[in-house]
Amino acid sequence: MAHRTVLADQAPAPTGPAAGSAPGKPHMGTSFSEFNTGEFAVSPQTDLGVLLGQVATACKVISAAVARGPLSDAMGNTGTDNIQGENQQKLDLIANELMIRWTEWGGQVAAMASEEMADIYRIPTQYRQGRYLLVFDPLDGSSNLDVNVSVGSIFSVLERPHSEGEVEDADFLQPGVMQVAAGYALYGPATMLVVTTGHGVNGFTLDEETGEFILTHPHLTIHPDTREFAINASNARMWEAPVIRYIDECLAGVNGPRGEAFNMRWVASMVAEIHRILIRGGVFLYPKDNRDPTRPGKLRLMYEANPMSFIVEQAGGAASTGREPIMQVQPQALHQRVAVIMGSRNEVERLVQYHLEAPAP
Ligand SMILES: O=P(O)(O)OC[C@H]1O[C@](O)(COP(=O)(O)O)[C@@H](O)[C@@H]1O
Ligand SMILES: [Mg+2]
Ligand SMILES: [Mg+2]
Repeated sequence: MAHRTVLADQAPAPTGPAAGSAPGKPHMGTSFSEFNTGEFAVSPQTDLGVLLGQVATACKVISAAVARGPLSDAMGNTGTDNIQGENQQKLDLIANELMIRWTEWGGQVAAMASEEMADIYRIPTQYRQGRYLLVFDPLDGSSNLDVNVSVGSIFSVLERPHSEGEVEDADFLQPGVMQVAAGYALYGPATMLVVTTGHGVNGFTLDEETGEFILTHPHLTIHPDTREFAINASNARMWEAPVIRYIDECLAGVNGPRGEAFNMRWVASMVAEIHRILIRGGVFLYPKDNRDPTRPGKLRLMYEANPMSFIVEQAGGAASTGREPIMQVQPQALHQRVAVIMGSRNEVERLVQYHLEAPAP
């Protein structure tokens, strides 16, 4: 299938539950619990509503732990590495524990996978085994914790492919189009929760007084055009030709082939970058580079790229590896990495076109 075709027809054509349909428009001020119950009142997925409510609670507790960080003994790293060989911050592990504790007992989940756990976590037998698999990045952007810059949590929900027997790693290896829900929490000046279940994207702000997430950003959509890109330019010497061409053209500004000035942002927290893009447009890149030819990118497919792609596409944007839609990638391993280009549709299409035009690497 020609990649270009998928991106060109404005209606991304995932084949799984991520296709979605559109119930009534939620209104400002609705609490997440009310929205959630309303969204799932009639659908057979009431369990999903309950699970998303538990994930929302876990994010509230993680938000409090992050905010209390310097006041508690939770700052700094543990001295241990995760399966990616990255230093684990204390709060990475605290957030991982909190996400498990607040979602394992409700009977909606059968197993979980996380950036901070090498293996899958099967729900202890004293709890009811649910129909969903929860995949998450407990703390995204954790290199920013010590410097008090926004961080977040990212989550993705899949259906368990079979109800009998033990859950295996392979049960998680479903392409992004099979997600039934995805979202992130952003722990910034305000704590926010942004969620999709295939019916568009809605943003909620935590009201610290009531402890409720309140709908403040209904039906988020990404402008198809933008003049703002986000990439870690310190990796420029290692980028592939299509990305070098694209960024050079942006940097050339009004006298360059684009004839327009571009702005750049890099927070080093994917959650903060994607949130900015949902609010004011933009394109986010963590592309493949030749630092390690065996490594297709830095970010992880299952708990960073897929959930963010679901959100971006549901908001009218696009998400690609440069060579194929991210949500069509067939996962081979829980912690596999992938090249990421996502955001305003017309810029992502341009980058895909540059990949098509470039001589094979
Ligand atoms: O430090 P770099 O190379 O700029 O990478 C920043 C990227 O790495 C991440 O921090 C990786 O996420 P984790 O913090 O969850 O490991 C992304 O949030 C961010 O986009
Ligand atoms: Mg991350
Ligand atoms: Mg993380």
